[in-house]
Amino acid sequence: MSQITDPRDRLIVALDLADVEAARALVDRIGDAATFYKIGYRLGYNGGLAFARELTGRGLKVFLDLKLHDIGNTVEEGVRAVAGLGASFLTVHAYPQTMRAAVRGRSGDLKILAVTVLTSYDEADAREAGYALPVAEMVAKRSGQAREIGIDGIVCSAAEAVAVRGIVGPDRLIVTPGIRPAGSDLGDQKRVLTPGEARRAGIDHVVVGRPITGAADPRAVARAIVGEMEAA
Ligand SMILES: O=C(O)c1cc(=O)[nH]c(=O)n1[C@@H]1O[C@H](COP(=O)(O)O)[C@@H](O)[C@H]1O
Repeated sequence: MSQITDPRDRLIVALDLADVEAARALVDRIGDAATFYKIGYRLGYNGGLAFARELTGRGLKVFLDLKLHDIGNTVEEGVRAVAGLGASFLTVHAYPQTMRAAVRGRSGDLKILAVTVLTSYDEADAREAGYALPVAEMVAKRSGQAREIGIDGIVCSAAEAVAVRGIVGPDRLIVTPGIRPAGSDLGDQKRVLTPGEARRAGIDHVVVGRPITGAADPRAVARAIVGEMEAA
């Protein structure tokens, strides 16, 4: 578990927006209610990588969610290229070859997070994709492999966080999307917990997108999520 002193750092706001103008406007509206932003490939392929530098230049933290997965050489060199952007976190899919390559390419302060089983997958989705193991076992297996390989953190559902903590120990990060404040729309997420439940399960960071990006008052929702985790 990381030493997080500012409770706002536990919330990572997913900037899943069409362009940099919309992302900048949202960051400005949220103001000091959030300190950590995720840039995925929707924004990343549309100016988001330069925007990552803008955010770090403003003293904000950035998670680049590029979910790399390719042959080892391509992943290694890709991670090396990303390492210069000043981001705190980068995602790769939790396949052993991919994770080993990412660790070879890692440098500086960039932490590599391994995405175990996407939070939009339930058992039926996993079977359809050809996974023989139940989701929880797949998450556990990949978390163990990530630990052996030296990955910095795990992306999973908060529903698996207690089990994952037992596997990866206290020093690696557990980062959980699939988070919904009570009563909010699940969208395509299937393995879902509230911010408070996630915190009690021992996560380091939650990732929240649409409940904030689609809110009438995104700043208020961000503050409420941070407050709910602090109180948990
Ligand atoms: O790697 C991720 O960030 C990720 C992994 C995962 O298993 N599930 C998941 O939802 N995510 C990302 O987390 C964010 C969740 O967004 P919302 O469902 O809108 O809160 C999206 O940007 C997803 O791409």
